[in-house]
Amino acid sequence: MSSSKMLRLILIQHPVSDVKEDNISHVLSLIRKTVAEEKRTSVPILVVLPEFFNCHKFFEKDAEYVPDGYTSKALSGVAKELGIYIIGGSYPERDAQNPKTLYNTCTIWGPKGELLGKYRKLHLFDIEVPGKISFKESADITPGNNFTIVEIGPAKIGIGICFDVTHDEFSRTYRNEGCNFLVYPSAFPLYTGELHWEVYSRARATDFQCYVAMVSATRDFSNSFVSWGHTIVCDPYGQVMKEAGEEEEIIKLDLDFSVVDLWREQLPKFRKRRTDLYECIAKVPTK
Ligand SMILES: O=C([O-])CC(=O)C(=O)O
Repeated sequence: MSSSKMLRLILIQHPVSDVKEDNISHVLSLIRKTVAEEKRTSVPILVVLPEFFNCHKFFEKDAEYVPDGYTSKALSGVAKELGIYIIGGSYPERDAQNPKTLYNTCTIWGPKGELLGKYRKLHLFDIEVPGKISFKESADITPGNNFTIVEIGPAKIGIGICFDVTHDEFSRTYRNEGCNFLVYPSAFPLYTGELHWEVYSRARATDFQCYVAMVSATRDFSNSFVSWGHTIVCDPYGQVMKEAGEEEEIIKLDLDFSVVDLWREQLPKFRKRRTDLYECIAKVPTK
């Protein structure tokens, strides 16, 4: 096992209250405490947070500019202080050119506190099942238009947010670009969580022979939006490596990316595609 193929992954499943500053300070203290327990080597440390990690899905009042807002500065600061990478879940971003336009945005930070990438959720979650669930993300949020790939040590990471995981062509695009890890900060409600959470994380890992992580907030019935919990990591064979419960929990794992290379050689499904018979898209992602 070569250390150049390794990544130390830390997924933070935490509660989200109504007070943004409290959420951020709690998350920062969890990051500091968890990273302090790590034995530091040359292996990069990547921390991943949930979708809407700093607020509930009340978009307007919590929206911020990126990278000049309060949350960006907090994430950048702690990444620099600890010399780690952070995939900063998501939070509502206010467009700098057009402040009425809001996005559901994931920011990615490097160990110098630098912004490595920004991803705006492409597929917005609208659902109407009478008597069960009613939610319309597209009422408040504008969809993004770009894919985002970041390279961290041996990991070539395709970023999506929550409902994006349900779109196979989306993840296929990242596979076409050579990604070996798909990361989806998420906030599934209980209804789709029960139906789809584990299925989609395993399906994406199986289809694309890559690691997959989906990170949720805790399940809290005192909130108006109740998240599924069950933060999960799957390996390139499609097996669940670790799954959290519903309370606050931190998952720590060492990912070995030589496993992806080996499995793709042993079962070369990507090379076996019948591109003569069906169309294979390959759009080049941009930041
Ligand atoms: O449940 C789903 O399929 C997706 C979802 O909650 C979201 O994107 O917010």
